[in-house]
Parts: sequence; structure tokens; C-alpha cells
Amino acid sequence: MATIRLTTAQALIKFLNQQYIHVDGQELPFVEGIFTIFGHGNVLGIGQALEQDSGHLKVIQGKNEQGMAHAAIAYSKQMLRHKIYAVTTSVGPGAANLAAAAGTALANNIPVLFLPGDTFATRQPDPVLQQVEQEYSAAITTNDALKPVSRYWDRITRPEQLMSSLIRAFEVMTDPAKAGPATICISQDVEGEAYDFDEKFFGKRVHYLDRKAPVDRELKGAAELIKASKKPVILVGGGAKYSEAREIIMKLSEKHHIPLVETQAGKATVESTFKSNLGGLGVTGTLAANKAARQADLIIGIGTRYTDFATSSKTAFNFETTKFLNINVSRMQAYKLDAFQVVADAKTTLEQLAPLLDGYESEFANVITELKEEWVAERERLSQVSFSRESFDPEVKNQFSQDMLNEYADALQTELAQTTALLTINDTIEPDSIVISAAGSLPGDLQRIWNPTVPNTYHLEYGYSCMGYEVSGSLGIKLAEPTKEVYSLVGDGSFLMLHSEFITAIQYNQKVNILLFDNSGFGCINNLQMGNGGGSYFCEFRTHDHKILNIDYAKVAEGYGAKAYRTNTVEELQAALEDAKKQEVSTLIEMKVLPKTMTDGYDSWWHVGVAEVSEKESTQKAYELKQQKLKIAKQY
Ligand SMILES: Cc1ncc(C[n+]2csc(CCOP(=O)(O)OP(=O)(O)O)c2C)c(N)n1
Ligand SMILES: O=C1C[C@@H](O)[C@H](O)[C@@H](O)C1=O
Ligand SMILES: [Mg+2]
Repeated sequence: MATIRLTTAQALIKFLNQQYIHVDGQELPFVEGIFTIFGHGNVLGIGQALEQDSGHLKVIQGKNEQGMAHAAIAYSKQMLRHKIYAVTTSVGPGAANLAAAAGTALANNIPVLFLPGDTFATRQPDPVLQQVEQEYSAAITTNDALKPVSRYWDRITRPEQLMSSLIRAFEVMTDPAKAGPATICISQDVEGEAYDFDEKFFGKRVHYLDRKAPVDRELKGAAELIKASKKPVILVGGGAKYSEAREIIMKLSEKHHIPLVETQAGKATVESTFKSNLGGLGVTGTLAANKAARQADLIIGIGTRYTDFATSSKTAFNFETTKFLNINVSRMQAYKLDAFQVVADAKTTLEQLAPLLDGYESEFANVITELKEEWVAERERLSQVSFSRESFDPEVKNQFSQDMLNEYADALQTELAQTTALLTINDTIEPDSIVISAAGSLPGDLQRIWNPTVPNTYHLEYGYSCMGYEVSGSLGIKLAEPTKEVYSLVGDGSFLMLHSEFITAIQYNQKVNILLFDNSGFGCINNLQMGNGGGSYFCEFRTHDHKILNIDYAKVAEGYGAKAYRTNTVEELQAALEDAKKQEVSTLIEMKVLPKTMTDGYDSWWHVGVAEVSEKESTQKAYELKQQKLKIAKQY
């Protein structure tokens, strides 16, 4: 057997260079690069290996482990899971910082390779710096905390273990039904240990992303269900986007008059201008989509996980009469809501289903246009909200008094409403620009009123809704789509939580644009607490003497070397957006927006943990309301 003597880390980097993915006849290297933050746990192992020979891997220095991992996740998500970045961290806190990002990748089914360093395999110097030392087991390290948030997890304590571990990791990451984070923790001494590796291990490996076809039983059953239904609705989930099923979805929708509704992950699979696209479904959905879903007698769920947001906590449908047809590569997902299951690729299934539906027409025909027109009018209203100091009725009603709203207008020196700012942006940026968001009130506004007219230009992480993904992820998107403008839509709370990779973007000349909506608080959570009977408690950003915080975020961005703008009116915002397009450097546009001016409601319900006993009548009422809603919700 021919062997090659390498350290574990050198073998790892050599292997990463030889992984390819084959999708629809096209073959591409699967690992584009590696994000690094070096510490004593990886600099002398993986650091040395990369310095010696990184091959084709692009090496990018991150600033925060969670942030760089979010950038890697966003890269993979934007590339429709066809390519990844790996992420290497040091031990202890460096590894622990991966946990929120791993959860983000897992909840969203995004492949990414995490390579945290681990404690010494020999245990000679124990306890090493940053080792937690559990009394009941020396085998526990910080990295065990990554197990529940990894799709595949392993610890390498001998060099030769690397071979079987990497093969399993790539099998998982390149399987659409299992795609998620693979975490391989490598003992820091082992990273530098040498071994005579079988040369065959480093041969080119192609991972085939084949499209699983449905069996005849599934196809016939699906066709029968659709033909027997009067009012079917197609729910476009993230799986539809990853399967690139746009054309066939549009064809079926058009031919058989079946309206489309979307999840956050599925949005912009089909552009919003498509006449049967009624937009987002559920808690953050449009009135049009929510009305259509309630009328439906069949939901054709394509690549959806049916989260609480998409199903309005299982109240979005009439469960007495509505049937479900689930098309999903994952059996676990297909089994949901007692559906008829087709466990197969979305695009292939729909293409094979098409000829079986000839002659079928739903009873939705004219209703689709009516619902859509009604929503277009509502969106138009939301684009022109204007503040009044005497009698302002914001979208989120009965929470802040006029005096309080005036206090915000004075403190932040603004009268700008969030919906108006958002739609100004939608109208001003280039249609092929990519927008990213993740947490706060913006995902709701985006799902309802943002109109993407170009497919795959809407990038929402709403599986984990992890604050901090917005800015970090914009770097990953820019790496995936270098010719497009990328806009990160972020609340002040999320920006404060994590924006370290903004600096990385500036450092590597990867232009991103931050659109910062500053309402001086955790706005959506404030809505949630007050909407369920609470007071305004620790969600506004106020000083010790109760003054509204007014942070000069533009100045912060300028300090990093970005071009920054302060915009509190529509005209200032438009001018800033136009100027930002011309910049080569990253930009930040700060908008002070009034609280309570985000969208709200539209016939949806979110099941949250309201207090069963409380001294407040308003909370007692909220609990009663929840109990009433639960009577119509499906129990599982
Ligand atoms: C990492 C993380 N921590 C906490 C939360 C819970 N959470 C969701 S939205 C939110 C506040 C967001 O505030 P901001 O970014 O200012 O957006 P706004 O709601 O004001 O628009 C919080 C704390 C979360 N989603 N992610
Ligand atoms: O708790 C939450 C409430 C949602 O409104 C918000 O978008 C999300 O980020 C979240 O975590
Ligand atoms: Mg805020």
C-alpha cells in the first residue's frame, strides 16, 4: 500500500481539496474555503497545514467564531447547499462560540463543516488552558456541547480516525435529506501528530446530489388527491428552493389555477410578481395567503417543515376538512400533519406528476386575483404611513400612548415608519440585489411586504432566527454572489449583539450594505409582551434615568472604515441608497424608525407561553384567549 506521511491537520486539508459535488450534470469543488480564528488549539495544527499548502481553499480570518460560522452557513444557503466553507476554531471558548451557529445550521438544514480544537488526547498536560475539567468524566470537553446541535459529531483522538470520520461527514453534508452541520473535534496534540496515510484516501471524491424519484404508488396517490380537491394550495418551502423547482411549480400553478403561498425559506423560489403567488403564510404572512390557506381543502406542502410560524401554530388551516400532501426528501418532514407522503425530490416529483393532472382545474381561479389585489392595496397603504404628533394610530395598536410615541420621535429625531422605510428600500435597490435578515420585527415585515422580483434574492434565516446572523451572513452571501449588491436588514438589537464580521467584510474588500433599523429596543419582543397583557418591561433601550438610548451607529461604522449615512426621512434614505450603490467600500445606512410601526396581525395566531396565573387582568385575558385558540388548533 502506498502511503504518505502527514500530520492529521495536513491530511485534513489535503482531503478537503479533493471533495467534489455533482449536481444535474455539473461537477464543482465542494469546499470553497475555510474561516479561521487561531488559538493554541489549532494554530500549530490546522494553521501550520494551511500555511504549508492550502491548495484551492480560500482562507479567511474571522473575528468571532459564531459570526464566521454564520458567514459560512449563509454562503452554503445562498449556494443552495452545493458548496461549503469549513470553520476552524481553537479549544474551549472558541469552540463554545460555535454553538449558536451550529443550531442555526441544524435548524435550517444547511451543510457546514465545523473543526473545533479539543483537549489533549494524551492528557499529559491536563488541565490545559481552557479545559473545563468535569469531575465525573475526563472525557467531557466543551465540544460535547456541540453534539445536540450537530447532524454529525465526532472526536479525533488518533490520526487514523480522521479517515472514516471525514467520509461520514461528507456523506451527511451532501445528502439533501440529512444536510446540516458536521462537527469534527480534533485533539490539539493530534492535529500535529503524523501518520502514514493510505494515498488512496486523498483521491478525488465525487458526491452525487442525485434527485430521488417518487415511486408509482406515491405519484398515483398524489395525483388522485389533487384531482379530488376543489381548492388546493401549494405551500412553497425551502426544499422547493433547494430543489430548484421554480419552473415546474409555476407551470402547475398556472395550468391548474393553484395559488402559491410561501414559507420564509421558500420565499423567492418564485418571484412575487407571479400572478398566483399570494406571499407568506402564517404568523408573519399576508392576508391573501392566510385567507387562501383557510379556504383550502388540500395543502400541497413542498419541502416544508411546517413550523409554528408557517402554520400559525397549527391554526392556519381548517383541519376538519383540509388534507395534506407532503413532498419532501426527508421522511421525518413528510410524515407531518397526517399527510399523504411522497418522499422524493420536489422538482422530479412535480415533473412526473404534471402529465397525471391533465384536464384538472381548481375552483380557485378568480379568487386568486381578488386576494392578490386586496393585498397589493394594503401593501400600498403600508408604504405611506405618516406620523402625526396628535393622533397617530400605529400598526401595532394600543401599546404605546401618543405621548410615548412623541417621546421617541423627539429622542430619535425621526418620524419615519418602519414599513415606509422598508418599501422605499424595496423600490430603490436593484432588483437582483440580495437581502438578508434573521431576527426581530424585520422578518415579519419582509415576509409580508418585501417583493422579490428575481428568484433567490431573499435570504431569511428563520429556522433558528438567530440574532447576529444578519450582518455575519451578508459576508457569506457576498462570497457566494460577488457581482451582486448585498443588503443586510438588521434591527438595533441584533446589530448590537453581533456584527464582528462587518469588519471582516471591510478587511477583505467584500462590499456589503448594512441597513440598520434603529427603534431603540427589542421591538418585536416588546410587542409580544404588551400584546399578551404585560407592561413595557426591559425591552426598550433606556438609560438608568429612563431616557431613550440614542446611539450614533453611523459613527461606529465610520470607525471601522465603512461609508456611513444617517437617514431619518424617505428622501434622505433614497439618496443614501443611491449613493451607497456607487461605493466600493462597505456601507451602513442608519435609519431611526418609530416603534410600533412594523406590520402586525393579518388573521394569524402564535402560540406562546402566557402565564396561567397573574395579578394583571390583561395577562389573565391573554391566557383565556390562548385557551380559546387552542380549541381550534390541531393538537399535533
Ligand atoms: C441570539 C438570540 N437571542 C435572543 C433572541 C430573542 N429575540 C428575538 S427578536 C429579539 C429582539 C430584536 O431586537 P431588534 O434587533 O432591535 O429588532 P426589532 O424587534 O426591534 O425590530 C430578541 C431578543 C434571538 N432571536 N436570538
Ligand atoms: O422570539 C422571537 C420573536 C419573533 O418575532 C422574532 O422574529 C424572532 O427573532 C424571535 O426570536
Ligand atoms: Mg430594535
